[in-house]
Amino acid sequence: MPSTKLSAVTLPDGTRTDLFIADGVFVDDAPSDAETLDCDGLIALPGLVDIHTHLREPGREDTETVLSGSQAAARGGFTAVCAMANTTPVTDTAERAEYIADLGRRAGLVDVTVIGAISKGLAGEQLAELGLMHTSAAHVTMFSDDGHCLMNPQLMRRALEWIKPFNGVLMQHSQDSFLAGPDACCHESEISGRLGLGGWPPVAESSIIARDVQLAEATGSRLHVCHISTAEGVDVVRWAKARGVRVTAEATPHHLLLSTRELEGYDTTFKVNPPLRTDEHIEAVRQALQDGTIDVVATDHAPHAAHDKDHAFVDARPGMIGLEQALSVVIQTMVNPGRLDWAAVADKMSHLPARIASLTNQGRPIAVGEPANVVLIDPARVAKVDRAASASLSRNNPYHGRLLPDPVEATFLRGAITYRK
Ligand SMILES: NC(=O)N[C@@H](CC(=O)O)C(=O)O
Ligand SMILES: [Zn+2]
Ligand SMILES: [Zn+2]
Repeated sequence: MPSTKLSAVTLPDGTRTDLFIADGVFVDDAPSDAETLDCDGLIALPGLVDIHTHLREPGREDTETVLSGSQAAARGGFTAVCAMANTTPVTDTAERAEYIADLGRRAGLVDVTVIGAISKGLAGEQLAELGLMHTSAAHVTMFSDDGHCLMNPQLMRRALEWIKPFNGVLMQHSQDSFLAGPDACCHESEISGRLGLGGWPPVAESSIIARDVQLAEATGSRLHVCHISTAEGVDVVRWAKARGVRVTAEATPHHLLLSTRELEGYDTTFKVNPPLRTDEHIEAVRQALQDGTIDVVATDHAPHAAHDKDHAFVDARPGMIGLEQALSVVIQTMVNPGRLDWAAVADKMSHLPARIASLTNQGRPIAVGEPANVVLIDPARVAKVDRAASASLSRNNPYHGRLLPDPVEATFLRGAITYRK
């Protein structure tokens, strides 16, 4: 195991210090054989944790594998990702969950936590093996039918009751499938009319969140709202938190930066669920992330093959990749304008996501005795994003050609370098 000295590095609270890593943890003195990295001007953040990642293995290894997704994650500064259940086959049994956990361990670049499906086959009819997935070697605590909204309120209620004894969490894709049906692909507004695209109204999100926070309150169980995108949705979460409901919410990088205007050219790279919204909604999401109503940033990294995007807008697959530029976008939209400091970034991209995912060895403070999961960043560097330079197997990168912060210098998982610029 290599020993490392990170000299003159800046911690999230602004203090400058030397950090020493040996045997995968932070120690209080340099081993004599330590490799020294000059970290003058660099900030050390705790390894980032993504609670919403689509890795596509098994089933669509042409678009991403656990290994390629792990490589993209390490390049983005992540030391842990949570793999969504909408693979082929769906992750709805203990065996399938263990299989993906195993692939993650073999890749060895980030800790891969498995999210189990709530319903069998994501069909929304019968509960998946929630208890067996939890007691399996994969230790599943997070469950989601993401890609689909779990519409049946009775099934939602039963699932909340099932997972409560082990402090599990249901992650809902909040999209009423009647209010925003199969043709909904553009924020419902003047622009959806002008472009002739099916409207996806904010109430399709907020009405499901309202129902679900009431079910979470009634059961005393935990709800997590995926990729919140509307001012109305944020208002409901704020109300629920004030009542003491056990609800958390995530914002994606793309909903923090990109707007409905991107759809003007009908480029299907920008088709995503929920859709890109208008400036008022973007501001509501930024404000909510700043004030804690939205707890965390999660990427919703959703790789797709070119031939699944190369269709009329309404027929193209929704989703965009995001692991490699997540921190870039947070710096651009939240840190540079003075809305979040580095300690808050560490909270929203490491400490709190780890807590939501019940990870005990991730999202820890940078301190002696703690696992050396850390990302070194240069907050001032910028670069033009090139989708061809990605470690992901897919090229549906919505930031291609944009000048963005390019912060990640190196990522360490338990003291081992998983990415170095
Ligand atoms: N966000 C998306 O538009 N797509 C996701 C599914 C999802 O997150 O709902 C995908 O799996 O491609
Ligand atoms: Zn979703
Ligand atoms: Zn998703």
